[in-house]
Amino acid sequence: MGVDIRLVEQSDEDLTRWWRARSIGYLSGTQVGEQDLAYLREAMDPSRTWGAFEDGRCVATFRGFTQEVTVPGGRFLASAVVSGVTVSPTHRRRGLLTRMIEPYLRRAKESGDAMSSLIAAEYPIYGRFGYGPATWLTDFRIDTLRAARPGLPAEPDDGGRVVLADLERIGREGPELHERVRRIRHGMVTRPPTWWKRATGEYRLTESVWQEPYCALYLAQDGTVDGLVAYTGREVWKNGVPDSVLDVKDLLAATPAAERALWHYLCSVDWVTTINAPSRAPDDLLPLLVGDARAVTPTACSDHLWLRPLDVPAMLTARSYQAEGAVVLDVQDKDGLASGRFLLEAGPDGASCVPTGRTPDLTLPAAALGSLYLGDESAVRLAALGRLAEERPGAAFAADTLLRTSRRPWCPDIF
Ligand SMILES: CC(=O)SCCNC(=O)CCNC(=O)[C@H](O)C(C)(C)COP(=O)(O)OP(=O)(O)OC[C@H]1O[C@@H](n2cnc3c(N)ncnc32)[C@H](O)[C@@H]1OP(=O)(O)O
Repeated sequence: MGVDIRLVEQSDEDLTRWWRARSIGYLSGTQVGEQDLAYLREAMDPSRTWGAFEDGRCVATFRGFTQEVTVPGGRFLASAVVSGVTVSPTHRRRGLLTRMIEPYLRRAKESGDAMSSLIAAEYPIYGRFGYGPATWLTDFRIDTLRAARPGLPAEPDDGGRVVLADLERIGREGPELHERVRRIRHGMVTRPPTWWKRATGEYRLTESVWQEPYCALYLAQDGTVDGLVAYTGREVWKNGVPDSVLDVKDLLAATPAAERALWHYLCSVDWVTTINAPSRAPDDLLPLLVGDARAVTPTACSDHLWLRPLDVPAMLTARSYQAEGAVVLDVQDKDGLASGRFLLEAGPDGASCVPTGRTPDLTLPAAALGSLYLGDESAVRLAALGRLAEERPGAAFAADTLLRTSRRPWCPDIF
């Protein structure tokens, strides 16, 4: 009997088989609890969640849904997410991922999604399907004793204040703050209600150990919630001296004042000598917000959000441009979803992008356009790597002038 790929049903039996297969693929156990099923029912889009079944057993999983990605300029663009992809070790490298992702991308294009987004478990998996890395993350470690030299303000000196908040308040105020923050930072994605329910402990899945975080809010002088931090602590003593560690789970700030105040707050917590701050933007303000920038060490840097173009004109007209210019892009896509030659004419007042018969300036695969789209990657760099071709000398430099952004995109979330 062959492997049957079909939509997952809402029954306990089907969901349990699907979740167990996913847990086997992610090496996160085999137990499926009530909370897992309740979460899955709320989080999944039944019209986009697939399983591969053989002899009544689920051997591969694939979860699609739509999210909004903030593009340069602050608009939200609908994107078809690829998530929860697993193939059982007994069925790997027989084309099951390919059989699930290719029709999904065709359907996403037909239903009007401009692009597809995912977080790649391993770098080599998704390039062949037209995805390119579009945002990066940096993990920082703060040596708080050094960071505090020559002294950080104990309290915000701008009229604002930092207050502790319980998870109930975070669940109430967090989503609205996140909506404000994602408008001003391209690369961020929608946080659905299930994201907040997991962050506040309402859903506790069997795959992860729940530790209730401490939370604080930054209130501006007029009482507006402009910032949020969630962190856990580990009490450590060495030779009678406190040497404790904080692990930052989430830090959102709608203003630079909130950002500064929350980092200063964390650096001033008594007993703490080390703060781990993962999943920050590579150009995070953090190192320059403390007394000694070398107290903040980048400990890891990795690709994060990957994008796959589906509708090039929709993507390129949705975002903003800091400079005026025009470029002809010849996009090559072996799957035919994004291919075409397009004239992009753009400037601070808007952009048009239309099919053209003109000679191209750049010839590039869809994956390279995915990497360039949010302004993080450089066309000059991709040309040097042989990942795009300059058909006119200087065309890559000109494209960078148009496409790159003054701040780097940032997507802190895992979805
Ligand atoms: C967005 C997300 O959900 S990311 C999570 C991805 N999941 C995981 O990493 C969990 C563990 N891994 C797995 O479950 C599987 O190995 C998967 C899902 C990564 C791949 O599934 P498979 O069904 O084996 O992939 P499939 O057979 O369709 O492979 C297609 C091609 O990609 C290649 N490929 C697949 N996985 C990998 C990998 N991890 N590294 C390098 N190449 C890979 C295959 O070799 C094949 O290449 P070919 O066409 O040149 O022969």
